Amino acid sequence: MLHRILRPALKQAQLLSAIKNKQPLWRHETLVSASSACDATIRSLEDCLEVNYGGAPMWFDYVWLRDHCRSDASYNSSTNQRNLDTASIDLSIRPDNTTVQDGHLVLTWPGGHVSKYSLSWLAENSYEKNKQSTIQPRILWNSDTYKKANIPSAKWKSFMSCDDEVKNFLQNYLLYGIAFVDDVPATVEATEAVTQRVSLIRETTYGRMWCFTSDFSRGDSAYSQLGLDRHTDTSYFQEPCGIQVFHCLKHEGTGGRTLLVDGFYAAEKVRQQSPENFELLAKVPIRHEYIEKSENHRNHMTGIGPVLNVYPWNDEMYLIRYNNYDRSVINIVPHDLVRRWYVAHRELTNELRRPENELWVKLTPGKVIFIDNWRVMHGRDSFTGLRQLCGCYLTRDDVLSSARVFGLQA
Ligand SMILES: C[N+](C)(C)CCCC[C@H](N)C(=O)O
Ligand SMILES: O=C(O)CCC(=O)C(=O)O
Ligand SMILES: [Fe+2]
Repeated sequence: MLHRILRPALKQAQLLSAIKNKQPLWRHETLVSASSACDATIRSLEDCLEVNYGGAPMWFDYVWLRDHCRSDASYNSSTNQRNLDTASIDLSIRPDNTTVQDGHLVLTWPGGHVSKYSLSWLAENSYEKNKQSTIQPRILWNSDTYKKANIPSAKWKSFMSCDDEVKNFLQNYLLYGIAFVDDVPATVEATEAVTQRVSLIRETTYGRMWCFTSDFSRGDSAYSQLGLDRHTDTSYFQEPCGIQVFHCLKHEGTGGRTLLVDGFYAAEKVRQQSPENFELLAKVPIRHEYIEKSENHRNHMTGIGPVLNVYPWNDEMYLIRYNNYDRSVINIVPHDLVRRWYVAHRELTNELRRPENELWVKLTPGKVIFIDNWRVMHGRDSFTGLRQLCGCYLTRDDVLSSARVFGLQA
């Protein structure tokens, strides 16, 4: 057996950037032992196990392996819950014996506990397999590319009776951030029934299922005939509503078309043109606020976060919080940064306002739209006459859960 010195290839501060840039975090200097099987080769290195399977090496940390033991004592395979107390694992643990048998890696730990992992499960869950993948695959669009994609709307009858129709609908929704169901009876009840095929409804201060018209029943400008610039809703919640559903039950008048803009498409343009502006929008905290003091409603909501929210490990965008109406006082940002933030915000706004990025649709009775409120902005033309919209917000986790149940990546 050879001795090996493990040296960190990187300083602690460089770890995160290495994760982002997919660099190896450690250097493996010498081989400790090797064994082989028909379908896999394994090498026990000082700090991790190297598994060569399916043509490429994968590296598994020993504590990770013990923690992910799939035996009944360590893990409940019907609920996917861990039985093992991770804090009981010796952080310098190493297996006494490692072999490959019948497509499984078999490890015997000090004390005699045996862990078995199928090689395909290991490959599926290796860092090497997953490091390039995005959490949520998407197709970013502008008006032209969305129209050219010719995405069919789901149809009420099959949507209510056929799971495949819901699955296709959800796949489109995940990829584009918008999806339609047509031929829905123009009632609140039918709209509710449609949403319940995919999710739970998120009750908010606006109610569960809401129905609104330009009657100023609430202070918000949505309850008027005014045009509304593109925005995301409930930016003043710490967790903005995941999905917005609209169904126009009636409109006797002119105007009132719905505007849709893919916020991620615009933000990616900013990222390409001026990474420093993208970074400001992703870091500077902005508060949004909603205050209502009427006889029937007393609310004071706030949510703080950057306009662009990205996962820190891969810079993938997952939430855009953009609502110029509901943006609150900026008072926790120094003045020089404020100026730079306004420049960045202007660039994003210019991208969001490019006519070629605007998808206009006239919502008519029967057409229900689902909008990813973490990604796609909505707005509307001013209008005349009686216009009645109903809809609701959905809980994001439940929509995504439905999608996963259908086998979709969400
Ligand atoms: C959809 N519904 C009419 C119920 C509420 C409208 C909320 C509008 C608010 N300015 C926001 O952007 O969150
Ligand atoms: O009236 C509309 O079409 C949409 C208004 C709006 O932005 C909202 O209700 O969130
Ligand atoms: Fe809105």
